[in-house]
Amino acid sequence: MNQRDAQRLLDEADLICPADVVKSSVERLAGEITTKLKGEFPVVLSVMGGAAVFTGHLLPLLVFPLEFGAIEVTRYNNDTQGRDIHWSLPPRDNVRGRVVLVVDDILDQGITLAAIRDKLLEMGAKHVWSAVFADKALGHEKPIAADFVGVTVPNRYVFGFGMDAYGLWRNLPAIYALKD
Ligand SMILES: O=P(O)(O)OC[C@H]1O[C@H](OP(=O)(O)OP(=O)(O)O)[C@H](O)[C@@H]1O
Ligand SMILES: Nc1nc2[nH]cnc2c(=O)[nH]1
Repeated sequence: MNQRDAQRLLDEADLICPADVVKSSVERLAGEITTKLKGEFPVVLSVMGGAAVFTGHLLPLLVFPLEFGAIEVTRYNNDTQGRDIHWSLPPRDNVRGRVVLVVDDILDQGITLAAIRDKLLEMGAKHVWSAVFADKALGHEKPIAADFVGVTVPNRYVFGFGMDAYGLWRNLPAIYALKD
């Protein structure tokens, strides 16, 4: 996609969550996570690459001992349709016997987060918590619910604050939905 088409994508999109709401939601989430996990010395795993921006804002607000790492699993591969799970950076053995907090940008069908939870439990994690910035309102049950949720977004393809539209616009401070 060229620069003009990328700009048009944003110009035609609908604003779903402005930047000030994104910021206050991250702060609220940090408070909720701190209340639950401050005494647990958790392993915090950020799901690359969508969660990079959310994690970068969240982590400095978690002022308690934790061990940080990244995992990489993709299902959408810069497309708007999810396919099979592909692990490019699986969890390390340091999760065995530990409380783990998985940080991801969005819970959509829940297939990615459920697969991450199952893998961590299989690897011996003591408890798996999850924080997602956006929870998409699908109108039906998902295979997993997140323990900490920033905002609920409508059942549309959203982007910004780490989430991509065809690989672009992860850098936006607000969340938008692609034109239908
Ligand atoms: O609930 P699901 O329907 O499984 O979708 C959610 C997943 O989709 C996105 O990842 P994606 O595969 O797009 O990779 P990315 O993080 O590189 O954007 C997002 O980061 C979640 O991990
Ligand atoms: N960027 C982005 N990634 C997703 N992964 C699953 N759903 C979405 C979505 O709505 N937007």
